[in-house]
Amino acid sequence: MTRNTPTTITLTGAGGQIGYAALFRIAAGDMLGPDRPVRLRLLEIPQGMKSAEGAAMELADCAFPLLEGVELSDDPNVAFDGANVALLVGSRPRGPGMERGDLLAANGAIFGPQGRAIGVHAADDVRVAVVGNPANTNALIAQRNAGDVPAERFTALTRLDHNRAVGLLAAQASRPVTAIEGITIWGNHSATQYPDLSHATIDGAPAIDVVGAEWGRGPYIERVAKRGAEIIEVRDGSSVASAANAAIEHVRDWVLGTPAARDGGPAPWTSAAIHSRGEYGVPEGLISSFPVRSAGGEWQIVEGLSVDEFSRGRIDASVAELVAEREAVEELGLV
Ligand SMILES: NC(=O)C1=CN([C@@H]2O[C@H](COP(=O)(O)OP(=O)(O)OC[C@H]3O[C@@H](n4cnc5c(N)ncnc54)[C@H](O)[C@@H]3O)[C@@H](O)[C@H]2O)C=CC1
Ligand SMILES: O=C([O-])CC(=O)C(=O)O
Repeated sequence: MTRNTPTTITLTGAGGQIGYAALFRIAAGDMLGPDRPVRLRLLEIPQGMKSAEGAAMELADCAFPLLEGVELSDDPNVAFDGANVALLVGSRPRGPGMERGDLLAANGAIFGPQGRAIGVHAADDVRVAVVGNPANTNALIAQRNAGDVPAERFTALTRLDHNRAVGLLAAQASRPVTAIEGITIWGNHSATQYPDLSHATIDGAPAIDVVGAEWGRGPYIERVAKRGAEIIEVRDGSSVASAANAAIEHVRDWVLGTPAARDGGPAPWTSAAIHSRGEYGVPEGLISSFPVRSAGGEWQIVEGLSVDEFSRGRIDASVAELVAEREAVEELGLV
C-alpha cells in the first residue's frame, strides 16, 4: 500500500501545557485521521526549548506509526516552512482576576511576526488556528500580516466554548451530549461571547422548552462564558486538556468536514471564529464566532438562522468588543 503524503503541522508553544496535551494526540492520528502521516514542526522561544525537546523525545519513545519527523526551532521562518496546518498556541496564559483582553499587549506582539513568516514560508494550502489569547484578535493580527494568504485561512478557537456549551446543557437536561444539536457560540472568545440556544435541540425538541428560557438565557450564558475563569479558580491554571481537544477537533472538522445530516434533520454545525464577510451584521474583516459547517476543506457559515431581539443584543455586544480590540491593535501598530 502506498503511504499518503505527510501533512506538515507547525505547533507554537510546543513546550507549554496545551502543546504537551495536543502533540501526542496529533501524532496518534486524532486530528487528521488514521491514514494521514504527519510531520511536526515545533516553535518555541529559547526559555521553552528544553521542555519542547523533552516532548520531542517522548514522541520518539511512542514510536507512533504516523509520525514522520519532529523538528524544533526558535525561528518562525524555519518553523512555518511548508506548514499545511499551523496551531498558534504559544503565548502567555491569564491568571486569576484577569480578562483575556488584558493579554493583548503582551501576546499581540507575537502574532505579527508569525503571520509574516506564515505569509512567506507556509504551504499554499496553509490553515491557521489561533489558540493563544485573546484568540480572535491575535488571529486578526496574524492574518493582517500574512501578505496574500487568503483571509479565511486564519481562524480562532471557539470550539472549547462550544463544547462547554454542549456539556453544560446536557448536564442540565440530564441527557447525553449526543442528544444535543444546534448550539452556536457567537462573537469573541471572551466573557462577552454569546452561547445561543435559540436553534438548539435536545433529542429533537427545542432546548429552550426543555431547560426553560429563564435558565437558558440567564445563568447558562454566564456559566459558559465564564467557564475559563471557573477552571482557573479551581485548577489554579487555565484549561489545558480540554483546550488541546478543542483545537484538535477544530482542525479535524475544518480539514475532514463536519458530519452529514442524520434522520432527515439539518446537518449538524459547530462554532468557529472565522473571517466575516458581513454575515449576520458582523462587520467585514473581523474574526468572529459563527455557526459553521465545513466541506471540501472550507468553513461555511450557516446562513438564514433567525435572530431575535435578545440574541441581536448579545451578538452586537460581543462584536462591539471585537471592534474595540481591532482599534486597539491598530493603535498599537500591530496590524
Ligand atoms: N482559545 C482557547 O480556547 C484557549 C486558549 N488558551 C490560551 O492558550 C495559550 C497557551 O496556554 P498554555 O499552553 O496553557 O500556556 P503555557 O504557558 O503552558 O505555554 C505557552 C508556551 O508558549 C511559549 N511561547 C511564548 N511565546 C512564544 C512565541 N513567541 N513563540 C513560540 N512559543 C512561545 C512559552 O515558552 C510556553 O512554553 C494562552 O494564551 C492561553 O490563554 C488556553 C485555553 C483555551
Ligand atoms: O480562560 C482562559 O484564560 C483560557 C481560555 O481561553 C479558556 O479556558 O477558555
